[in-house]
Order: sequence, then structure tokens, then C-alpha cells
Amino acid sequence: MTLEEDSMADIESSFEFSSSLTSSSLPPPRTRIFKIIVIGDSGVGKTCLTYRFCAGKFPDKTEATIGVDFREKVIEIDGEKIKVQLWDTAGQERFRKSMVQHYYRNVHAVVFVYDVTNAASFRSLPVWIEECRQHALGQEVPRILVGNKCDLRHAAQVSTDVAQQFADAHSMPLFETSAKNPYGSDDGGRNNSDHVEAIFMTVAHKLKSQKPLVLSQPPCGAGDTVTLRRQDEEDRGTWGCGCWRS
Ligand SMILES: Nc1nc2c(ncn2[C@@H]2O[C@H](COP(=O)(O)OP(=O)(O)OP(=O)(O)O)[C@@H](O)[C@H]2O)c(=O)[nH]1
Ligand SMILES: [Mg+2]
Repeated sequence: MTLEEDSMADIESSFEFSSSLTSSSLPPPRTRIFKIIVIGDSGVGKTCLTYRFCAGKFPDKTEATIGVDFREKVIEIDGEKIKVQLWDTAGQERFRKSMVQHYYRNVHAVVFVYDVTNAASFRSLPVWIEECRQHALGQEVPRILVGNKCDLRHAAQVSTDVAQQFADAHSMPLFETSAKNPYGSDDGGRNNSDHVEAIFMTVAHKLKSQKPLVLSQPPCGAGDTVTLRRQDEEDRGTWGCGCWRS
């Protein structure tokens, strides 16, 4: 689904209410939403990676993303249901310029993607990192680096060593993968690519561990009520609008 700019406000919320109440005396459970933006040059495979994670397969056909497409998947970590909301951004400048501010608003994690068969897409990474800096992304927002199209190892232009050095220099973990064939196709399936699923799950685990739900004891004399609160609610003393940052 391509988003119109005026619908962003509805999407830029980090909680949603469950439709059913488990008890008339309890507030409806909230589902946390982790907003993860996927950025990088046009053609590196952002749409294919996000589609692979959310739909479980490689798309038959893609076209250049205009503005942003967003995809969601509900996952469960330690018994908590979490909605992973992937923002598949446009790599082409002309298709992204009016949307950039929305990409970075209340973002929880950033996935930088380059194409291992396209050295120029790797050389562009500092530009994308600079864009994050310009949008005042805090150091606490996790970032990861993904080299895509590892099924085309024979055509690789970016070595793992060089990519790892870059990742280390920017304190990011590096994952090499393929949205098309995570097991590799031109090496008999032995290229040890990371699974797309595992990459996004790693990010979600990291986010969850940064902001765990904590058990909050009521003050003395407040009855038997025990409420679950998010750690940042503790920090701020309010649920606020739900537009929390990690
Ligand atoms: N062989 C191979 N091709 C891929 C892979 N991922 C994406 N592609 C192809 O690369 C092309 C671009 O993929 P997209 O996912 O549309 O690229 P994008 O980064 O979303 O591009 P923009 O929307 O323009 O920013 C398409 O032809 C895909 O089929 C991969 O892992 N392996
Ligand atoms: Mg795209």
C-alpha cells in the first residue's frame, strides 16, 4: 500500500488497542508497534526484503517505490505480541523528497541496505547515514547494515571484509543476505547468507530489550491492582500520545 501524506498521522502511532476486552475491569491490551525504516539506493532490494519478511516470499515483480510503502507483521517475543511496521522507503530522490520527514518521525530502528553486486550503492551509505544525522536521530536508535543479493555472489563487488570494516566504523552489525534466495543459488546453497526473517527478528528483539514491559506495583493502600507499564512510561510518567522513542 502506498501512503498518502495526509494519512501519516494515523500511522505514526506506536500503540494500537486490541478490539476485545479480556475483562470489563481491565483496559484493553495495547500492542506495541516498532517502526523500522529501510533505506538505501534505488534498486538495492528494499521492497523485496520487506516483502520477504512480511509475506514470506520474493515478490514476482517490483516497481520503484514512490513515497513509501509500509508492511506489517505481528510477531511474538517472550509471550508479547509486537507489530513490526516496516517502512519501505523510496530510493529515488524524486520519489522521496516530500516524505523524508515522515520516515524519521518516531522511528525506532533503521536498516541501511546496499546491493553486494553494486559498489555504488555501498559508496552511497555515508549519504544515508548523514540524512539520519540531519533528522536528529539519536544514538540510541539501533541501526543495522544489510548487504542484499548474496545469491549473486559471482557478481559481488563489495567484499564482506570491506563491508564489515564499514559496519564496525559505524558501530552497526552487518548482515549479508538475499531477499530472493537466502540459501544461495550459484554455490549449491552453501553461501551462508543470513535469513531475512532472522535479521528483522534480531532488530525487534533489540528494541524489546531496550524498552521492556515492567511490572509496576501500586502504591500502598491502592488495592490489589497491578498494572503492566512500559519502561518509558515509567520514565515520563504518562502514556502520552504513544509516539515514543527508544
Ligand atoms: N538476484 C536478486 N535480485 C534481487 C534481490 N532483491 C531484489 N532484487 C531485484 O532487484 C530489483 C530491485 O528491487 P526492489 O526491491 O524493487 O528495489 P528497491 O530498493 O525497493 O528500489 P526503490 O523502490 O527504487 O528504492 C528487482 O528487479 C528485484 O527483483 C535479491 O536478493 N537477489
Ligand atoms: Mg522499493
